Parts: sequence; C-alpha cells; structure tokens
Amino acid sequence: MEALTDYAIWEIVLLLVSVLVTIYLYYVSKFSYWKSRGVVTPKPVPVFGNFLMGMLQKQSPGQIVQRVYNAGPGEPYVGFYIFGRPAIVIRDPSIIKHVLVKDFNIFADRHVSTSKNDTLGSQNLFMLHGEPWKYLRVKLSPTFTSGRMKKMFPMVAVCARQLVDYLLDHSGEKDPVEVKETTAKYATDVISSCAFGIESNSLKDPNAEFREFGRKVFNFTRYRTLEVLGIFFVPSLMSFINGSFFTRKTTKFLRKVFWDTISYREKNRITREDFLDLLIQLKNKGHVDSEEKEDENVLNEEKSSSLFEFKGDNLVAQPALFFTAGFETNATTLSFTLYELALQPHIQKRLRAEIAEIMDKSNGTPTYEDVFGMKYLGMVVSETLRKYPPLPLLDRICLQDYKVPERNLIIEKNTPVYIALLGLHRDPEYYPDPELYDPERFTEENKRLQKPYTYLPFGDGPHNCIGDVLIHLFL
Ligand code: HEM
Repeated sequence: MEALTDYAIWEIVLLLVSVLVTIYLYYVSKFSYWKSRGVVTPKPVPVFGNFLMGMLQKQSPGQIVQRVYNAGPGEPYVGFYIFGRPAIVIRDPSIIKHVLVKDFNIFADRHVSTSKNDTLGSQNLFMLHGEPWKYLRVKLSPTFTSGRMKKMFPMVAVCARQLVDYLLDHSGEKDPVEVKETTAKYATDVISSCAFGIESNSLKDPNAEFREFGRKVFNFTRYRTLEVLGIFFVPSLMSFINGSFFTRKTTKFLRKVFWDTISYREKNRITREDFLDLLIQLKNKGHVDSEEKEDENVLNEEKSSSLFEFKGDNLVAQPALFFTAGFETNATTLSFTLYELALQPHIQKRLRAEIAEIMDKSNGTPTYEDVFGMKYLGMVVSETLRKYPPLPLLDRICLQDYKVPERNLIIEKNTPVYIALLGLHRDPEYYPDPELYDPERFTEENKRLQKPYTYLPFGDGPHNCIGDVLIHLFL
C-alpha cells in the first residue's frame, strides 16, 4: 500500500513537471514571434509576457506601453506580449501618421472593448466598432462645434462662479483644499450641466449623486484596476468575466437621470441649447438641426438606420460617455496644471497677469472668445497635456495584414497596435529635458518646429477626440 502511494506521488510530481515544462516551452515558442521578425522586444516572462507589472498592479495602462516604448530607442516600433499575444507599440512618428490617418481603413477600430451586457459601456462612440461607429460619429459630430460650445459657455460661467465661492469658503489654513477632488467636483458640475442639463451641485453638496457615481467609475480598487486593464489589453476576456466599464448601479442611475430629464423637457417644451437638446433631436428626427448652411445635407438623411438606432440605452450611452470622458480628463488636466503652477511661481505670476488683464477688460465677465484668445493660458494647458496626457495611450486593432511602409515588417491581422503618448511626449529626442514643465515649448514659433505626430493628447485621424473643442469650456 505504502509502495503504491509513493508511486502515485511520483506520478503526480512527474505530471506536474511535464505540465510546467509544456507551458514553459509553449510560451518560449510564442515569445520568438517578434524576434523572428527582427522586432525589438523588452524581455518577456513566462505566462505573463510583458504584462506581469500590469497584473501586479505596479503599472497603469499608460505606463505599460510607455515602458515598451522606452525599450527601443531609435527603433521604429517595439513588439511586446500581452500574456502570449503579440502586440506592437509604434514609435516612428511617420508610421504613427499611417496608422492614425493615412491607412485608417486598416486600423479603423480600437482594440478596447467591454462586455456586451454593459450596454452604456459598449454602445458609445468610444467603444463602438466598424460601420455603426462611423454612422454615429457622423451623426454626433455636428454636436461638437465651437458655435455650440459658445452657447454652452454661460452654463460653465455659473459653475466657475461656484468654484470661486467654494475656494473662498475653503481657503483657511486649517482647511486645506484637496485639489484633485475640487477639480473633479467642478468638472462634474460643468459636464452634468452641459450633458444632462442638470445642476449636480457637487461643489455645494458633499453627497452629490453625480460626484458619487463619477467617483465610483474611477475608484481603482484591485478588482476595478484589473477590469480596466482587461478593457484596454485583453478585451476578449471582458464578455467571459462579464466585466464592465459602467457598473449595474451606475447604469441604473444614468438611465434614470437621462430619461427623467428628457420626459420633463419634452412635457414642458424646455430647450436649453445643451447636449441633451441635441440628443433629443437625434431621438426624434435622426439628426441634429443644421447650425450652418453646409450642414444641410444632414437634413436629407434617413431618420434611423439598421447600423445604429437612437433609442433606449443606445441613446443614454452617449451622454454617459460624455460625462465620464468629460469630467475625468478635464479634472486631471486642471489639477496637474495647478500642481505645476504651485511649483513654478514665475509661470503662475505670468498666467495670473494674463487672467487679470482679461478680467479687467471684460469687467469681470469674460466671453468665450476672451478665454479662447488667452495665448499664455493655451501654452500652459498644452504643456500640461504634454507632460500629463489624461488618456496616455491610443490603441487600434489591425484589420488585415499590413506591410509597414518602407520597412520589412508585416503587422498581421488582429494584432493590437498601441501609441504610447507618455513615451512620445516625454521622449528627449522631441522634448529636451522632458520632465521640465515649460509652457515655452508651445509658443507659435516652437509649435512650428515640433515634429508632427509627436504631440497627440487628443489622438488624431477619424477616431480623434470629438470633445477636444470642449477644453476651452473648462478653463
Ligand atoms: C482634456 C480633455 C480631453 C482629452 C485629453 C481627451 C483625449 C482623448 C483621446 C486621446 C482620445 C482617443 C483619440 C484617438 O484614439 O485617436 C479621445 C477620444 C474621445 N473623446 Fe476625448 N478627451 C478629452 C475630453 C473629452 C470630452 C470633454 C469629451 C466629450 C464630452 C470627449 C469625448 C471623446 C469621445 C466620444 C472619444 C471617442 C471618439 C471616437 O472614437 O470617435 N473627450 N479623447
């Protein structure tokens, strides 16, 4: 009996060893993919590839691709492995231009994706793929013109006044202001006013619901961090684990707010010149009323399409994304700007002088054009977006085998392709002394000298940020 047990133990040990050896050999053969194509890679580790630091939550998605970027100085691209799956980071700005713009048809979709059950997360403009995305982009684009932003400016001015009151109330030495939370409250008030037509009262009410739900989307618990890593790097897993960008509770909240507000407006015939008005037009007419003559072809389009219907969660998914994309990106930009201004009083002094001048000229009520025309403010914000891009990576999926122009490489169909904004924006080849926060990099003259496709805080090409015009509203 004893002999039999020993025998069984040996069998188990042998089985385990052969399983481990097989897994090891499997990954070693997988990890020869880029080497055999002459592409540099940072050293992968068995099973995890170059994703171990992500799994250990030691690096954010932006830092993961930045580390890959930094592994190949002077290289046009660097390969890496998401577990066993080959992926590539493009470094050469001229190839970046091909991926984002010139060969867009081959890189027309993002790699990111969430579970289909997460309707608000999957049916918005950021996450949709293929023809439905294209259709929706055309329909939503007239919503984001500088003319429309101008109309929303007075709503922002109200929030800005509330921010001033908030800061005056909390400026005692014993009551330090937590800057990120304050800018998040302010940005939440602005975006909920512009996207939902609702005063979210985040600055005034510590328990404001909008802020509460916004906090949840970006509250990076261990599980939430893994979910976000999955969305960016292993999207096929999301349906399997039922992972989501918006939790069930957040979805329920956003659905209720959206439909309650729409029915109230429709019942009382209220118009407010905001995003919600424009979405109501899409729901009822299938297009946004023309702002200018050139838009008139939009009027002749069909009311609905099998590609994308403006009803139910499809409709709520858009303001849900505007809300999330809008408040976090802008709150991050504002808080990093304030941080750098605190570190460098001479920049702060010059910016304050510009603001004081505009406030003086406008009798304390600057217009949209006044803000838009503030040159130094523009340089300061541009430098923040260089050093701290709020969305620090761009991602695409290769839709068919692609021969890289002037290089001896074919990127195979289904390869995830990334552009490391943190890598590019902090590359000393393009931005000398990259850790130095220096708005002078963005004078008109220096902008002309900047190498194209090395500064991409809003992405580029047909998938670029639709909300980039909004940045002026938050300043
Ligand atoms: C500082 C502010 C912001 C930054 C830095 C930013 C950055 C970005 C970036 C890098 C992308 C990806 C572009 C690409 O893949 O080429 C993106 C996409 C997008 N952003 Fe923004 N964003 C900002 C504010 C906003 C706001 C306020 C909204 C909406 C209200 C918005 C809505 C979107 C949407 C819908 C997309 C997807 C566009 C598409 O794929 O068609 N963003 N943004």
